[in-house]
Amino acid sequence: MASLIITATPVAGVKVIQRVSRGDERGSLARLFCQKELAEAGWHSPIVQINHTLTREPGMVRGMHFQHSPHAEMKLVSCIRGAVWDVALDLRADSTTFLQWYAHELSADNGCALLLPEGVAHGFQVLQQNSELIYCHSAFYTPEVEDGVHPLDPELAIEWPLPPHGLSARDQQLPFITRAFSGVRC
Ligand SMILES: Cc1cn([C@H]2C[C@H](O)[C@@H](COP(=O)(O)OP(=O)(O)O[C@H]3O[C@H](C)C(=O)[C@H](O)[C@H]3O)O2)c(=O)[nH]c1=O
Repeated sequence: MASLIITATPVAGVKVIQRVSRGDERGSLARLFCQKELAEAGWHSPIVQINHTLTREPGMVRGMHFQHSPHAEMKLVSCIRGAVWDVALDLRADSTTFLQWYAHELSADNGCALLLPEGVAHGFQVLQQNSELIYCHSAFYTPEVEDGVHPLDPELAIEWPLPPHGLSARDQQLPFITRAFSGVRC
């Protein structure tokens, strides 16, 4: 019996992963990751790092981050406390959905996660106080090839449910997409 239900999104390769919660009188059990089940969703490499973020205030935004090849990474982003508006932005030069974004509410209650292929930037906005995310990464954190685009870029027009605030100094300096941007290759 499946422990993860996979649903495609309008952005190529980005999937919503719904955790099946198995409850009893003590509480519940759900699986965060399964290589076998997520192979169907396109997860093709071992997890090499798992990160955890706590973001305190509703409205705070982190992103839009990605890593360049050869350290381009798949991410599985799961919310284990609170709720976030999770955004995937397709930066792949050869993608049919280049520069398109997709957002999904992830929460501890709805048990949803978002799977992002390599070349898709990730960001999120906190919807509830003290929201926590778990990230499974298929590539090691490599600052030399880390990059990003501005989450408030008017050309991308990403919809944020709340007035964005609390961007890090780094995120505030991220570039807007220009006409010269031809995408990333993974
Ligand atoms: C990602 C990462 C960061 N760091 C260090 C670098 C900084 O000193 C500090 C915070 O990093 P950063 O400001 O990049 O963290 P966020 O802004 O939360 O970015 C994260 O959230 C966005 C939305 C993502 O999708 C990325 O996976 C992730 O970068 O942790 C590490 O030491 N290891 C790591 O793996």
